[in-house]
Amino acid sequence: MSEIMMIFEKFLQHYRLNHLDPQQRTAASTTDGPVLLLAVPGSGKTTTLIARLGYLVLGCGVRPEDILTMTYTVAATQEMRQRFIDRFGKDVGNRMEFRTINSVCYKIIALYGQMGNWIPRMATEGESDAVVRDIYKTLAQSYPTDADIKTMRMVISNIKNRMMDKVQTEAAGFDLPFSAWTLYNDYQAAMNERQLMDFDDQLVMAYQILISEPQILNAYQEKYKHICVDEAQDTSKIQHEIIALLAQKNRNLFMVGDEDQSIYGFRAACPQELMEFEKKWPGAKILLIETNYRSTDEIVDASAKFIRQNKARRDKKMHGVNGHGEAIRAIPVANRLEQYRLLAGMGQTAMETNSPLTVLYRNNDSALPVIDALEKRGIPYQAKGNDGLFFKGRVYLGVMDFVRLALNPRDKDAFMSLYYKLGLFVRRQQAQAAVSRYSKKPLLDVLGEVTGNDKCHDLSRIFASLLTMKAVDALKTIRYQLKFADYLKSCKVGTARLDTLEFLAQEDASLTDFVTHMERLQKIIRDGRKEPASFVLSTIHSAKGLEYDHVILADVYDGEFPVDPYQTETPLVGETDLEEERRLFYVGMTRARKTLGIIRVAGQTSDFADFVFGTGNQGKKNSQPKASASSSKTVAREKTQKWQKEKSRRPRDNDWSKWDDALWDEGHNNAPQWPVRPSAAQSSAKRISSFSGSSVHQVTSNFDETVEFRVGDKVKHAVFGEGTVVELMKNGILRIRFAKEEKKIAPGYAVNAGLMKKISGS
Ligand SMILES: Nc1ncnc2c1ncn2[C@@H]1O[C@H](COP(=O)(O)OP(=O)(O)OP(=O)(O)O)[C@@H](O)[C@H]1O
Repeated sequence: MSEIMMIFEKFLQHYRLNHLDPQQRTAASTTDGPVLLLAVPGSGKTTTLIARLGYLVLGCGVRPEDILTMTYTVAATQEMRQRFIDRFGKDVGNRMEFRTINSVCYKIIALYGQMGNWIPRMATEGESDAVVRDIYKTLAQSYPTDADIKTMRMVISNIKNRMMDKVQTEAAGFDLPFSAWTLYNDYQAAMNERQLMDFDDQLVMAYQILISEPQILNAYQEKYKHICVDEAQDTSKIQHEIIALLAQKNRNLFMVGDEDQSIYGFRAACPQELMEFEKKWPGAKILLIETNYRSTDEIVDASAKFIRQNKARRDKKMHGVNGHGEAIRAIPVANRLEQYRLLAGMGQTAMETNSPLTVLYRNNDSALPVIDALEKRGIPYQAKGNDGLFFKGRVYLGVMDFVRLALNPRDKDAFMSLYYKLGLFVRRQQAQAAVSRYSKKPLLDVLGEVTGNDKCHDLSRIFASLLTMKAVDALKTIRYQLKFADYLKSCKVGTARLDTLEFLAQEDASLTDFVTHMERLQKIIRDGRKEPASFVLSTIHSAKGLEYDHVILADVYDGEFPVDPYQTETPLVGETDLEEERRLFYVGMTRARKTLGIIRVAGQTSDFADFVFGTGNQGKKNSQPKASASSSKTVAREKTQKWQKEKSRRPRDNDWSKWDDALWDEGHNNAPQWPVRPSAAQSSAKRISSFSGSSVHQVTSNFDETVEFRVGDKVKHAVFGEGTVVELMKNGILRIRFAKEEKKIAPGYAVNAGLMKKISGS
């Protein structure tokens, strides 16, 4: 055994880490150079990462202050620090930096600010929302729902995080009623005007500082001799670029992740970086930890087989240590709504027997009917991650417009939101004329008088009849007779939420009861039920990193999971493809320790469930008859192919060659810009060069003098001597040829720090 390995073994013994398996040991003892550690679910990646951090300090003598560990959320950084302290003590733990990448960016920006540069203020969520709301009103000529605002914010965030330019943004095919590039530009202009930046601008600004201010980059490269990144599969393109800049000098970069568990494509996660790690970091080591300490062999084997269908991944041999358990169960139900009844019943049993059960699903909508039933029966439960968007989307708000007009036939707002959805072919001026005419009659009747269209009176009578019906019948009338379903179809919005609403309305005697019921449910969702309970309802996203003894996967059928992006109202942004859907299902499966059940809805095809039951260990116990399973599989495949064909308009996770190489090759030129100070007159602060991409780069000096740089200008630099400007790069950087070498110089910093001056030129 080498001396180094003897030290490592002693370290393990001393800190009670003897249980580390051989792959974990290799990872924990690989301390130098670029390393990518791929960790299957339940493989003890946090244990390994913490062991390695401890070994760096206590075995290799690295100063704790020289190590930066980044992870995804503030909660995760706190948990990691605590686990480090629990094992290695406070003295060392409190000297280590555990940060989110945004907090690292904040530090970089703060240093830049301390050097006398102007920095925009962080916008509140409300301020950013207000900016996109105004843009939507201008571009779409209508009012956005909260779901629209969320979608627009996600699109803008994607553009920045993926470092997309105009061509890439337009090719991405974001689902918006107007150009995503226009939205992005208008947003940045409005934020500039208000001197604000958002969370993603923090990344953009830090990135720009690192590439344009060599002193700052150097300071952080000197400071952080070792960089560790957890949950690397969730890191975005721009975050990877920032990490690469910080780690460039020492090359001691340790990234831990699993491309198979990358489920944040909609937030611009970039798992392809893990696939191309060696390309970016020549000589890098790729290590694996493949033992799953969490689940039974049945769950480990079935999930490993399932994820092997994906192409954009590295092969891993995940294996378990817990031995055999129960077979994965197919739970048959007659229809989707029957499923919710069954789940509520399971919640009751979980309470009565005090036995834990967790239900996981793709979309928050799945939980609503179950929560509703549990609340009615007073059964305790814990709900995680419900964003309440159901109540903010077009389907719910649209139905409520119908209900409002039925309850008050003279409700102007409801009428103006509805008149064009009723198939009456009336113009806005006519609707407005009806609203302004003095009359006590229902607005639809007035519209009939204004337009001479008798259909208006017929509709008015149908609206009046809604009040005499049970709520569920009224909702069906809105859907079919008042043709709301047709309207939604024409807008390419799915109608599944109408089914959910009808299910929720079943026990409501009237529309008035229904309204009160929905308000109560909305409040319950908003407040959340977070106290621990045996019965847990959670989206798979919210269950990431967690584990449960008994798990049921709900709403697993084609169109819902994998989602059909053209049949859902859920905002879908960016990379949502079948491989990402499979990863999400895989994350769901691997949350289970002891048992896993998958609900099979009769009459619905499910490629995912078919795969698990048809070719997994439990193939013979498939709940579907063979013939129907294979025919439904064909349908599912056709559906998926159709979907994939349509989706090919968007960038896909495994379609990386298209734009990432170009981005990397073009380097920094495509980088988005952070808000620049609107005008020098508004502040006496210094600023770095203007990033206009024009034939001149301007710099405002400490003394508020404007210095202009053009190609051909001669400069004198304190370190590099005399040189000639040979290129004005888009991001404000000058490429200058000095006697010995060419350099990229940020003129703002160089001029203001007294390092460089212009000696001749126009
Ligand atoms: N070598 C090992 N031998 C036995 N149990 C282990 C080993 N490594 C990890 N475990 C156990 O596996 C479980 C998960 O470990 P840990 O908390 O470190 O992983 P994680 O990072 O939270 O999870 P994941 O691997 O899913 O990302 C823990 O209960 C831990 O004790």
